[in-house]
Amino acid sequence: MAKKRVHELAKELNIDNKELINKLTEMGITVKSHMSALEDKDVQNIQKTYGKKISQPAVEPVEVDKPNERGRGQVMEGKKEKDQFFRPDSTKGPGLVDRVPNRPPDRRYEDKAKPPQRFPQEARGSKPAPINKETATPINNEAAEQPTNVQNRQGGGNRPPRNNNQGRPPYGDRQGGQGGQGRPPYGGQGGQGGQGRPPYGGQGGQGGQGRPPYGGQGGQGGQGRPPYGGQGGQGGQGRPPYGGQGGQGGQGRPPYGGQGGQGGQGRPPYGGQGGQGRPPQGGRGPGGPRGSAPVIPKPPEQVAQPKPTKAPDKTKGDRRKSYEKDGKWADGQTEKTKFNKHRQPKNRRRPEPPAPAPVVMDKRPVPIGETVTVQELAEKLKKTAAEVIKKLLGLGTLATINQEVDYDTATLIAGEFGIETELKVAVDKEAIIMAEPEDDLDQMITRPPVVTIMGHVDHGKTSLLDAIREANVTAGEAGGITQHIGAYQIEHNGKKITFVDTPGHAAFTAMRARGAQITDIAILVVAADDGVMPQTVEAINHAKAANVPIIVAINKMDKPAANPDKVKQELTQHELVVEDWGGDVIAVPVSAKARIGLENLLEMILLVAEVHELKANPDRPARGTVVEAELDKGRGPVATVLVQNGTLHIGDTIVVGHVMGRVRAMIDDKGRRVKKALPCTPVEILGLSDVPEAGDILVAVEDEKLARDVAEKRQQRKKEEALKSNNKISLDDLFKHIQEGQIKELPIIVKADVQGSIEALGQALEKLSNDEVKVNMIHSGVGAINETDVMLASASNAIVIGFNVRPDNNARKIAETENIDINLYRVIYEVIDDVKKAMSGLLDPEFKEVIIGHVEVRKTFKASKIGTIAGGYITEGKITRDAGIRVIRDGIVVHEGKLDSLKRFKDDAKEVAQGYECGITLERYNDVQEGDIIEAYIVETIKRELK
Ligand SMILES: Nc1nc2c(ncn2[C@@H]2O[C@H](COP(=O)(O)OP(=O)(O)OP(=O)(O)O)[C@@H](O)[C@H]2O)c(=O)[nH]1
Repeated sequence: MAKKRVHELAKELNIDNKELINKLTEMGITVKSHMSALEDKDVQNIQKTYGKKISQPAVEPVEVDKPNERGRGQVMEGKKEKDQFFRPDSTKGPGLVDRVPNRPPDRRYEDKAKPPQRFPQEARGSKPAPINKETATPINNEAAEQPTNVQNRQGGGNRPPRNNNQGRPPYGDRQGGQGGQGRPPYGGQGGQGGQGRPPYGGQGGQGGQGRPPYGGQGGQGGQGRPPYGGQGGQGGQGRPPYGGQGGQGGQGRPPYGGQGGQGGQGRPPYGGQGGQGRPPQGGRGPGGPRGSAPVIPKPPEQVAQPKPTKAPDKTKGDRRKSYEKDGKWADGQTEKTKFNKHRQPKNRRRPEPPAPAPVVMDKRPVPIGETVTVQELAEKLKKTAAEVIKKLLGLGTLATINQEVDYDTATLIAGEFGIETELKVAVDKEAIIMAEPEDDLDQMITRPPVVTIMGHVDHGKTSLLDAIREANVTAGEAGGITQHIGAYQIEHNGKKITFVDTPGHAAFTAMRARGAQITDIAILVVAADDGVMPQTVEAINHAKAANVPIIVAINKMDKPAANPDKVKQELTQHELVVEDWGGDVIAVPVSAKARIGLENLLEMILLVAEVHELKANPDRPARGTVVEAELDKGRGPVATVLVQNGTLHIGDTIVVGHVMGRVRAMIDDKGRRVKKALPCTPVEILGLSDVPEAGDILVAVEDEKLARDVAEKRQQRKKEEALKSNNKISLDDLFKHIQEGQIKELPIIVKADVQGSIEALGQALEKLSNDEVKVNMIHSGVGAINETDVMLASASNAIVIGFNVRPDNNARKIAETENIDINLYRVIYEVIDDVKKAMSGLLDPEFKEVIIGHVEVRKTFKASKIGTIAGGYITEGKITRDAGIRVIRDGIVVHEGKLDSLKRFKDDAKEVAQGYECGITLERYNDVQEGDIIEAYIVETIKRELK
């Protein structure tokens, strides 16, 4: 005789399987499950124990469903009525689910024809389902394969169908559906875990993938039976600022509550929230990886969707209650629509249509800057630009390939492709190399002061500098011949002083201003016989602006007209009160010519330097300023640099403005080659790739690539700026301005021997601008005038100025053919005077030649009385009777003059248009030949604009 199984015995005894198993356990009989076979003696023992019960008929089936023996959370209103449907069906045989779940789905089947096969076969079958996982998985997959459900577009994301496989012994469904992928502002909600039976509850679904600002919410844990509650779902993966919320722990019985879901993966400032467990043991959901605040803020109000945060709080009882109350589901859907959405029995039989590929998140986030071009974004996402543009269109943004999108948009687009992003904070390489390292005070040494001499024209700046330098040389200082490199160092009483030798003309204000920036002390030269003059005041202002102490050198004291008191008095008007008069400004009477007071001046310089405790750290990479730069024919780009801090060595990689290089050689102010330059030493350096500009900062950089990157970036920026300015000065613009009688511009190209001259000229010429005519230096550079300069002048209708430079042969030829004026100067005043004249020329009536057409000479005829008649064809434009003409042979003008006659066949014509033939005779010119081009032009007069 076959052995009795637990469930058979339970049925026989009319008790619950569970109850029987408990009883068996109490009696020391170990059974694994309700399917376990029992020994005959055990059966008898049990039957004895339940002896009375055997004889009694099973009275109230409700006993079986005693609420207090079920999940506490399942107690709900209206339960008894529901149980009418849930009573055990004795006709179904052993092994059946003896109680269908506490939710109304069964009713929906009743509305229809209720074919028994509509229920999952396993749920009603005569055998216990051996592997619940197998039944659960396809449904879970189904849920996972529907991330693009229309609901995804809506707030609240997509909630996958509930798992119909409600728990069968021994296990509940292990896993709920996967949450749908949500769209802003919500992630999807995880599916609900299956309902479990002893010993395990189901596992909650995985939370949907969320978009900012919320991550998905984990699924609700399955409902468990003793001894374990279900496990909560995994929280959705969130985006900044919030991670997903972990699933809710399953509802358990003693001794264990359900295990909370795992918190969603969050971003700062909030991580995901862990799942919620049930007593007596709380949930164990871990929070997100970062952040702590477990609060998920309320969703924005404009999303009129069911609040996703409420969903997990709904118990099944709540739902049923809601359903029973008004015939609708809690989310407002009718029973029919709800079922139609989730149950598609026909589809089950049919082959599934190819589902869209599930969005798989790439685990490694793609680094994206604060802005990114569409092209770059496409490359980063490994998509085509067209795909990205299409997605952008989907977001309502019409973008071109080179258009920049911000990080948030890029993140949304990446999300569309299932790719995560992370904000890449752009590394400012320029800031890295320009950052001032903090100097260790112990390493600091006293450095020489850097002195700049400033003052009005002819007050004796150069003479004073020369006097100091010569005095130094004749004093037998080592080094011999001094070399003019824009700065030099002298030694006085064993202490060094560095002089920056900036030219004194007013036009060199810019250089002076820069000089003041690298200067520790400004020497203000004022001629004792002249007093404070406009440029003296300018110098005072520059020094004050640079916060540089001023020492006044009252020069030309040897002159009989010298009046130092007048100078001192005038200085007070500019807030410079000398010591004699109770102020703090040192004034030293000197004579550069007579070499008087020079020692005293140098001592004062050293005194002021001492007071200011000038220090530098020689043990760090060099930093300095370009004082002067030029292109030397033999040596290439040469820059005079004043090293201000650190030490510059031969072989150092340097960035100087937009130029990079490696120090190949260094020459000091005495013309000696040196291997290193200490702080405040002026040196000429060789090894640069281009000529830097005066005032550029030199930085020694250890990383050569970094140096190159920064230099390239600066070059690019320079080019862009040059392009911008060129755009402003196009021929069209100029012509338009002239035509409209608006502002006039005089574009100028300046080439000079040294950068300093260019700056000086630029400043001086700009000052000539007035309301009517604006001088615009569209291009400048160091070196000879070349072909490119002339072409630019031609294109921009500019004039070319060469200062101490000559045009090369090519440039000279092109200038001739292009009719470009090249003006060469050796004196700065002359440049300014000439430009003034040019500007006045603009005021005179101006004649402008306009070419109106070209005639190709195809045949020539000789007529004794008339001369040579040219039979021509108008290839371009037209020719008029009164036009001026040029005869061009092989690109060269062979004659310029007027028409004598213009005929069309035998008739005189006023004008002949393109595509027609004509006969032409020229005034006093008979040497027209076949193949010549006759260029016709008229001269237009442009009225003077200025009064
Ligand atoms: N008598 C006398 N003449 C001086 C003295 N210093 C300079 N000079 C003269 O003043 C004139 C101008 O001198 P510079 O040294 O060229 O003056 P600067 O200020 O450098 O002039 P710019 O470079 O044009 O600004 C020259 O003729 C000098 O000889 C001086 O101490 N005494």
